[in-house]
Amino acid sequence: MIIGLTGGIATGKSTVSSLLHHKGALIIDADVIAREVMLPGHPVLAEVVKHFGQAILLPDGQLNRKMLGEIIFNQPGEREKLNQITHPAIRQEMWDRMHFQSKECPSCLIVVDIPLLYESGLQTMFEQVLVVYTPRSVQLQRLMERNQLTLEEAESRLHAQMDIEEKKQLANLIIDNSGTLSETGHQVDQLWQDLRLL
Ligand SMILES: CC(C)(COP(=O)(O)OP(=O)(O)OC[C@H]1O[C@@H](n2cnc3c(N)ncnc32)[C@H](O)[C@@H]1O)[C@@H](O)C(=O)NCCC(=O)NCCS
Ligand SMILES: Nc1ncnc2c1ncn2[C@@H]1O[C@H](COP(=O)(O)OP(=O)(O)OP(=O)(O)O)[C@@H](O)[C@H]1O
Repeated sequence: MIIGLTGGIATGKSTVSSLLHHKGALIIDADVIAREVMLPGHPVLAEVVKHFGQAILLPDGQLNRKMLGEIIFNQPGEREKLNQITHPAIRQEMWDRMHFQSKECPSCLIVVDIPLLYESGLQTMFEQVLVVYTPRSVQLQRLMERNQLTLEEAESRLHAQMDIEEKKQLANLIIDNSGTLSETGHQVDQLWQDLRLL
């Protein structure tokens, strides 16, 4: 069985996928793939540099993620351009890994963590979509703390995505990660049992 996992920025997707991994699920993470295609030498990074200019690279040739983040989280047109360059390659790699993993282990639960699952219309690919939810206020607070952002910077990142309440409405399965990690852990235990029954 393959399920899609999503949520808003900093609502706890990695936290929940790590708990599911400990239960035995195989995880495919779109953010990890997105980092791989941005490594020096990858054709996707070359395309990004072609559009955003050499200034988007650090002196050692690595992508200046902070600079690119400041551009795309404040300029919707540039974000769209970056998505057009990066998303086809990320998606292809995701499908390849899903195909490979499901062949390797037909009885495994595969969880595909895709931050922009609904924004990209990928829900039709999955029988079940799990949304990791926190109210917007908790999301903002955790994002500001984790990334050392001002309220304004954090809000611009939230603004680049579908509202978390809307994602919650669309979900088949929900984990509410606004409480303690232990409370989230209990919900994951329950979810694991429910998925085994499915
Ligand atoms: C802009 C970049 C360099 C910023 O890097 P940074 O290290 O600060 O953030 P990181 O990659 O860890 O992403 C954190 C979160 O930001 C959000 N996010 C990232 N890219 C986007 C985007 N294009 N649109 C909306 N939200 C996004 C996601 O929720 C993601 O989980 C990086 O996010 C990137 O390369 N984005 C383009 C690829 C992409 O769309 N990735 C997300 C889904 S696969
Ligand atoms: N239940 C919780 N209680 C307190 N802090 C939490 C909880 N869950 C997650 N966090 C913290 O909130 C932050 C965001 O969590 P996490 O990185 O799992 O989110 P994410 O949705 O994967 O983020 P991103 O969209 O950037 O990939 C992290 O600093 C994490 O340690």
